[in-house]
Amino acid sequence: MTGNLLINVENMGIQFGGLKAVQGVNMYLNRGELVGLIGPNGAGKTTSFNMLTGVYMPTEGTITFDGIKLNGLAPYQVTQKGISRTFQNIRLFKELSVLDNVKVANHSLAKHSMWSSIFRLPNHFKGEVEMEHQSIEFLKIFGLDVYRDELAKNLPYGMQRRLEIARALAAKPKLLLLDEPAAGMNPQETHDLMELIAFIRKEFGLTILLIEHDMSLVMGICERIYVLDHGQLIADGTPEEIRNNPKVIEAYLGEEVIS
Ligand SMILES: Nc1ncnc2c1ncn2[C@@H]1O[C@H](COP(=O)(O)OP(=O)(O)OP(=O)(O)O)[C@@H](O)[C@H]1O
Repeated sequence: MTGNLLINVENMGIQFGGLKAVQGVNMYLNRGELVGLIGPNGAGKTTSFNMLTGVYMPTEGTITFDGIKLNGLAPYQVTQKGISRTFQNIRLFKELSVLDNVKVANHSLAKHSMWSSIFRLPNHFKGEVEMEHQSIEFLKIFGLDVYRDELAKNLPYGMQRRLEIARALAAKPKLLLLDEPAAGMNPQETHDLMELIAFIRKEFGLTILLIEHDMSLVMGICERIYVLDHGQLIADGTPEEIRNNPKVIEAYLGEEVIS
């Protein structure tokens, strides 16, 4: 039993050659929390996501997820344990249809076995039908079902961002990591996205860690926020506490206004 604690990061750090890109990071997320990770450009946010998802192996510290140590696991193993992510630069299968993008993610969890697929046993068809049904349900939630047969590359930008989240969700994660989901969106799209994130959190009982430069989004939906600067955590607290924290204001001076 791991109680309410879903992920616990202790003293996490990584060094690239002589550069300590991230060091001494302690953070945790309780089940069901929606937490922000902010910081100026180059602060180490995406590098932290890369460590949490097995893309980079931390050179120091431990990451414990749902009672299991994640250090040393490959990205696909981390996904199987229940962590999914989206990327700062959208990564979709551009030449596949919208529906197939979601089905691919769903496939890793398929209940039917390799043998039933190879020999096309009844279980294979049952599994395929179930998966297609589930994938379409995901698309509906994201307002993407009207585009289901469209190639991913032909979707409007804001919809591609949504599809990335739908795909991450199709892997049925316990923890969803969103890397700048509102990047490049207009204010209306950002507002709709905020509502969608709040909705999926509730609907799927998800825990979410969100990197985002759009402060209105972060401050508007996160319960707690961690702030990184030059690879180190300089603050954590409620949006109100973060907004008034002198260290945070200083880190952001000349970058953007925290409003
Ligand atoms: N593979 C790598 N090799 C060398 N340095 C790296 C590598 N990955 C990241 N870094 C460095 O680590 C630091 C943190 O980068 P990171 O991309 O995590 O910042 P960030 O907070 O996500 O920034 P942004 O908001 O601009 O996306 C930067 O100095 C970056 O150049």
